[in-house]
Amino acid sequence: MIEFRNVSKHYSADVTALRDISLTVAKGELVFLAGPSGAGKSTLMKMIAAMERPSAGQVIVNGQDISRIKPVAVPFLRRNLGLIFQQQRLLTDRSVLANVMLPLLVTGASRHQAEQRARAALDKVGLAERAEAQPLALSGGEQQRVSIARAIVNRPQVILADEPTANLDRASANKVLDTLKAFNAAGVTCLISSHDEQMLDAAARVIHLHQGQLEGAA
Ligand SMILES: Nc1ncnc2c1ncn2[C@@H]1O[C@H](COP(=O)(O)OP(=O)(O)OP(=O)(O)O)[C@@H](O)[C@H]1O
Repeated sequence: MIEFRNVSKHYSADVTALRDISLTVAKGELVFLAGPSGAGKSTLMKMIAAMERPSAGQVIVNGQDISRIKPVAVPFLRRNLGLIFQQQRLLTDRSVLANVMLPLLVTGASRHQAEQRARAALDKVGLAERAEAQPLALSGGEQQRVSIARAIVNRPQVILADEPTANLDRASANKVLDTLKAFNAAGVTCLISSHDEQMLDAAARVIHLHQGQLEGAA
């Protein structure tokens, strides 16, 4: 489903974020991407969503080589991906429900349909009761679960979650991870990054990145 073939990324002559990465993530897998700050986790995730291009090598998503994807094809690629990135914060000037409806409205759903599906997504992350709340009235963990609802509302095949538990206390972090795992159990491929070794699930596959390189076999 996701394959990296000898992928390197140089942001500049002296900044190499990834070096010769080869790995495969199968459909339905739950994979943790671990490594200290600066190891290249975000860069690796961004490449799957064509937010960054490899300097060398190929990135294959769903059989398509996206290393040189045309800009016009990027929205089609992203339609199959649920993205939970730190840069994509919730909009604080509208309700939780409106935030989750947004991806549906931009892809042409009617308001009625968008609202129904957004409410169902909020129900899945355990926040049906908070639909009318403003995002800032929610705890950090709840806000992160709203981000998950927004990411899955288009029913993506893959969830990419970059540090979804950063800045959360252990109990909230576990709840966020449990929510992601529930989607994985329902068949969604999940790639979750964390610099916090304690957040890694002993039962799941863990890929360790260090200074842009894989540690051990992937
Ligand atoms: N847009 C960019 N331009 C230049 N350098 C970048 C850019 N993005 C990342 N880098 C550099 O690439 C390296 C890897 O960064 P990346 O964000 O992928 O690591 P990370 O493991 O996700 O770290 P963090 O957990 O701190 O986000 C770092 O040295 C970083 O400074």
